[in-house]
Amino acid sequence: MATELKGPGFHFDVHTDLRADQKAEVLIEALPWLEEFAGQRIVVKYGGNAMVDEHLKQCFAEDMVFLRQVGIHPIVVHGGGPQISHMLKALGIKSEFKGGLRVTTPEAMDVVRMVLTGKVSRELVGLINAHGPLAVGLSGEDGGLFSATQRKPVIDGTPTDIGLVGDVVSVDASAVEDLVSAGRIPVVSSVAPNEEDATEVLNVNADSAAAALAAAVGAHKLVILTDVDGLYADWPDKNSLIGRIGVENLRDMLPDLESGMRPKMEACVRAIDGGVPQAHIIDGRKPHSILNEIFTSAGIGTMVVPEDGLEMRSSYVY
Ligand SMILES: Nc1ncnc2c1ncn2[C@@H]1O[C@H](COP(=O)(O)OP(=O)(O)O)[C@@H](O)[C@H]1O
Ligand SMILES: CC(=O)N[C@@H](CCC(=O)OP(=O)(O)O)C(=O)O
Repeated sequence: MATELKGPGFHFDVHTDLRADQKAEVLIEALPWLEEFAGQRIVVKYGGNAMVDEHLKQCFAEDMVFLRQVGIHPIVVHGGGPQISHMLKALGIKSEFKGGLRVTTPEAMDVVRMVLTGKVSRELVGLINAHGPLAVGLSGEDGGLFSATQRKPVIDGTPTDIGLVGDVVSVDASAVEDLVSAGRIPVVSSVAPNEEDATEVLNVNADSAAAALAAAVGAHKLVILTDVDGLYADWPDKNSLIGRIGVENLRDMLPDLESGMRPKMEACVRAIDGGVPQAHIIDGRKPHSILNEIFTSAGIGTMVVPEDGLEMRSSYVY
């Protein structure tokens, strides 16, 4: 049975059958992680498919505020793929994906920018700021944060033009650094000016934007919240969930990954190559999944690390 506890700015579901000593054990298990992560930056990518209901979004906001209040610096990069698709459909604009990326016409780009910066970002900022004036929304256009070049993914062996889709090629993180230094939580939307013509805006996959930002700010971790438990070696076999994978092992797997997971895992590779020590894929549909990942010894989901190796989640204890 679960009870709702309300505290200043928070509410938690507490299982009444958890004894006092067990509750203390949970808190104590978090101690080494609180020590390790104090003062560190953690980039959290919140995918559109994990924003499935209001309660989950509130839990996510609580988690960001929790991290901030225990001295960690969360930096949020959000997606919004399903929300963009919904709006494009409502407006009668055709939308398709190639190689996991949205084919983006100039007309679709206006909608992408409007939904990400005008809807999804506003909503997350509002949910975090229900706890205090912490979150500030910005897009890759603000303060020269991102600069991108047009991306032509290789599909069936051929580089393919998919319109106004970009890849982040440089990051000027000073706007994000200013916010972090002021104790704020940056909430970043993944649109970026074209480096060849800054008046043109490109649609950037949010996973890859998060990876570029994690590397640029020297994040201790990149955590990607999605709608599956992690990376499956043999998708959709549910017994094939990977617990830990080395970046080279993952690089070998990339060509065989299906769209959706492919940009996510490419992002993890990019983050590790950029010096981020760990990248995680976790299930954002489970309330407070990020706290379970950061503050428990077993963690959850799939962890990508620089060292070689592959361990399944079922046999994995660390
Ligand atoms: N090997 C795999 N392991 C896990 N999920 C996979 C795999 N291959 C494809 N998928 C699919 O990728 C999806 C996640 O990608 P996507 O829908 O783009 O998420 P998001 O909106 O969080 O960015 C999963 O729901 C799953 O259907
Ligand atoms: C180029 C490209 O595909 N951009 C994505 C940007 C949003 C995103 O990445 O959202 P999720 O994280 O929810 O998938 C799109 O248009 O859907």
